[in-house]
Amino acid sequence: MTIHHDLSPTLNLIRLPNGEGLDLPAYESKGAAGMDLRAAIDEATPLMLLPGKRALVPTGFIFEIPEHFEGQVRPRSGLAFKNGITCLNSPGTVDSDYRGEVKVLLANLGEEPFVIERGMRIAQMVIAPVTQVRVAEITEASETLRGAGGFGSTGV
Ligand SMILES: O=c1ccn([C@H]2C[C@H](O)[C@@H](COP(=O)(O)OP(=O)(O)OP(=O)(O)O)O2)c(=O)[nH]1
Ligand SMILES: [Mg+2]
Repeated sequence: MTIHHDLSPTLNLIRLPNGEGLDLPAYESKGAAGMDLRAAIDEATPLMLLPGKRALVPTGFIFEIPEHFEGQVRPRSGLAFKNGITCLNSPGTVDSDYRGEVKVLLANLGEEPFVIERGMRIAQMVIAPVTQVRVAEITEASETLRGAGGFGSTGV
């Protein structure tokens, strides 16, 4: 499913040779936050991810993330729930100036081996706005009610 809003920024994609024939990353429902990413691995060589192991899985595309945005690579909840498959670095960060192939760092936290086939939807990418701040070093932090309380200081 393709969704366009007049005000949506454009995401330019470059298809790499290993992405030949794959569906473009797409929003799978009208209100989907993320576009699903597919495994651009060799058709003849499915990837067997053993329990406790990780693999960097190519998507077959270079993403030209618009300036002032990032791409967040996130797990699919179905794969996580059913098979224990997650993104080890979740959410993965794709910078707007990155011009390499987007890859998904999958990890198998389940108890069974998981086989990844070419074209399988392995993760999703959310395009989110980013604010870069100016960094200033100061000598005293402003006072607040919370102060230094954290990590459960307000109770359960
Ligand atoms: O799930 C991910 C995470 C990152 N990247 C690519 C795009 C991103 O712009 C680049 C660097 O990612 P990050 O900054 O998280 O990694 P790093 O270890 O800090 O590497 P670098 O020193 O290249 O910034 O790697 C992916 O393709 N998939
Ligand atoms: Mg970095």
